[in-house]
Amino acid sequence: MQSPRLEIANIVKDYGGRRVVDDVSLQVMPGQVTCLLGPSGCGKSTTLRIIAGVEKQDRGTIHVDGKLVCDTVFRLPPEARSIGLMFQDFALFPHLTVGQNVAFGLQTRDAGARVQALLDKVGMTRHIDDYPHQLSGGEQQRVALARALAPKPQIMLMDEPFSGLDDRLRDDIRDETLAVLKDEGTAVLLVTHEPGEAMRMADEIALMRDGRVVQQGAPYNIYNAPIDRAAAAFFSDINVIPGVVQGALTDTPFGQFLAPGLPDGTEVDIVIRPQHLKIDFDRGGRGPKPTSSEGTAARATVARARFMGASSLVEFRMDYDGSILKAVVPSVFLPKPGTALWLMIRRDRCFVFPRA
Ligand SMILES: Nc1ncnc2c1ncn2[C@@H]1O[C@H](COP(=O)(O)OP(=O)(O)OP(=O)(O)O)[C@@H](O)[C@H]1O
Repeated sequence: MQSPRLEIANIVKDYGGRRVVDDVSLQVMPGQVTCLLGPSGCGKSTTLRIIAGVEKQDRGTIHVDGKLVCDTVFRLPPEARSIGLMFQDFALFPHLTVGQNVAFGLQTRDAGARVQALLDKVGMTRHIDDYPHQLSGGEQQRVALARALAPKPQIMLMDEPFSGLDDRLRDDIRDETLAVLKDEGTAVLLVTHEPGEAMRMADEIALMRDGRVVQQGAPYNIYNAPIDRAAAAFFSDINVIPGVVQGALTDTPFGQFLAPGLPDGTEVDIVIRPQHLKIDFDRGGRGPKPTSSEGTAARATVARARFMGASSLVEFRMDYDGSILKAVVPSVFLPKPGTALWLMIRRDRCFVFPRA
């Protein structure tokens, strides 16, 4: 079993009597990318600044490769932590060339070779003698990555590093950055408020809310087994069917759902992602209730259909109770309002949460 490269335990930070980081514990394994994901103001950047050493925690410990970096008594200064930093407003030194920027923190005799190798990796070799103002935003970002990696940090902390880039460029730079980081074997802690970015970059996601890590796991698990309604809603639009538990079951348009362990009378939300509602195209809403491996069925009529580009969003009015459920269908599917169809849902794709 590998030991974590970075381990933070029970970190607490208050500002003016308000708890901003509330007992946060995290591990990042060597060569892995962990994303600290959460809405604005939830304490992500503060956590990162504490790890970097530019902010002091009120409680908790930080270890790198098993060695204590800081607790509330002992503190290694930021420059002694073997931690690289990359922030959105990274500033390259304007009076230094690309090559000099990357070499800046290097005192070794083979600095030239290291600079060359890194510029190769980020595809910026031909710009080695250019100055930052001669580069595009994406090119500057590549140089900033090379500069941060030059001293071979054991850990890279990145705070919304791609948010200054436009959409198309951002996807490319993300993928390239990930490839370089993996190649270097660096452990990465990346802060972002964008679920899409976290899903794309992370081996592990730590979902943060109000200063706490509320759920941690691989992107697939966090997406498919969210801990509560808010965690589900953070990753996609959701449908919510309200229900009340009776005999460990609750009624829905799709029949009864299990609500294990919840006492009678508990109000619950049944959460369904729109992409998990399947349409039974074959039957066109006719005939008796279909039974299939696709799950359980309910009949509905189309209320509205909109083309979204890669997919279509269809709103259905459920025969059962007149409620509206949204389905996302790949490609083009734009049935007329009033069209009757059978909808299918797999029970294991639905989440039942007690109402908050
Ligand atoms: N130096 C400070 N003094 C007082 N309050 C602060 C300080 N730094 C941050 N805060 C507060 O702590 C809370 C968490 O801030 P933080 O920057 O860690 O959040 P975040 O999740 O990174 O948000 P964002 O994505 O907007 O940067 C915010 O309410 C912020 O106003």
